[in-house]
Amino acid sequence: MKFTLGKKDTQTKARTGTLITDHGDIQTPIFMPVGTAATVKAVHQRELKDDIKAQIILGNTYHLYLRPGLDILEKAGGLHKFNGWDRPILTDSGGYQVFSLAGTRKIKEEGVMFKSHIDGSKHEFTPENVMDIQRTIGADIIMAFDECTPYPCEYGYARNSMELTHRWLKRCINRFDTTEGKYGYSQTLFPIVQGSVYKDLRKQSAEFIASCDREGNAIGGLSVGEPAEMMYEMTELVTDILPSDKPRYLMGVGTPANILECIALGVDMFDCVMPTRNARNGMLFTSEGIINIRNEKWKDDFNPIDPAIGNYASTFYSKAYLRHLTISKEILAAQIASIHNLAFYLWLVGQAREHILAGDFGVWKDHMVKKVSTRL
Ligand SMILES: CNc1nc2c(CC[C@H]3O[C@H](OC)[C@H](OC)[C@@H](OC)[C@@H]3OC)c3nc(N)[nH]c(=O)c3cc2[nH]1
Repeated sequence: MKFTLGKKDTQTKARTGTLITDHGDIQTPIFMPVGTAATVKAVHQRELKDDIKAQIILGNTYHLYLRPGLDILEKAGGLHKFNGWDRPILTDSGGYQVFSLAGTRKIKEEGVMFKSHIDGSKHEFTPENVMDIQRTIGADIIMAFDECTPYPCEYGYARNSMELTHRWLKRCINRFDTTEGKYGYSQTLFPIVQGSVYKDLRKQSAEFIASCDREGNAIGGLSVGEPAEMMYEMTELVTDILPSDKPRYLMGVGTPANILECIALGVDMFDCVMPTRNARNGMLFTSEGIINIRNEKWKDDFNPIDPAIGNYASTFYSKAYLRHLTISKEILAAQIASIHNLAFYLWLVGQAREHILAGDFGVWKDHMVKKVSTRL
């Protein structure tokens, strides 16, 4: 994988870039739709490509390992062949999911024991086997096995956890660098900065991750309940240390406003479940602000959902119609709202890229942060 920097903004730390992978190029800043169990919920691959203009989607090691399982994925020739998404894929390493889904807190030096949330079967993730698992899934970008520290957590816990994550990273690198991809294309490993919300730990972790000199770097341990100001402070501290010629991925972020603020702090890649999860609850992000489509006020609003972002679903369907579908719990509601929200997120980062190139990102960002946060 290669990353070429494009234009650096003069008023902020925002920049454009291009990530070149064996499954295609990614223009940054970029938002990556979450595709947990080999699917971006309620959305066809064709819609992801043509309507949403997604350039890279996520997969989830924890979920895919449990179901459909590695044997099926390997027989299929990897995740790209299995779900038919032939563009880039990134998978998380499973640590976060084990902590959040399987409710496991049994963390040892060796790795993490957990019970499947599906059938209660016992499993263990170690730095070594999650590298092998992600080799088999076949994502273009794979994440190191780490512990995402909860918020809040004691300084001592954060320090010990960060040091464990660093020891696990060395084991991930040793395993990854001594194994090959299984399907004839290259994969790359991103390490993850931890350190919770403690400045000295964040600095130490960012310096250690930078010293590993990998092709891209992730910022973890944020968007876990801390105040946004704290997220921004830790993000800025870390992006000032991570190498500027490598892509920076801020995990689990965030609202449209969070994403714009963090692009201004030098972040290139984002993922978040909000556009898809909130869509299923009738919460729409639009270029004019946030809409709760269940609200009575949209009952006879026959205007399109959001024609400004120029995709099919947001232009063809009215607010009144989507409200009707949503309160009627129609399947089509989840489909339209998911396509719209994801198209909005891709439109927003695309606009950010255009304004960085045009040289007016700072002013545009301040205006848009207010607009996208307005409750309509
Ligand atoms: C929300 N705030 C949030 N999410 C963090 C994720 C998970 C990202 C993950 O978040 C969902 O899994 C639960 C998504 O599935 C629903 C995954 O997409 C497949 C996504 O994988 C990249 C983190 N992952 C790791 N490995 N390390 C982290 O420190 C970390 C921090 C996060 N903050």
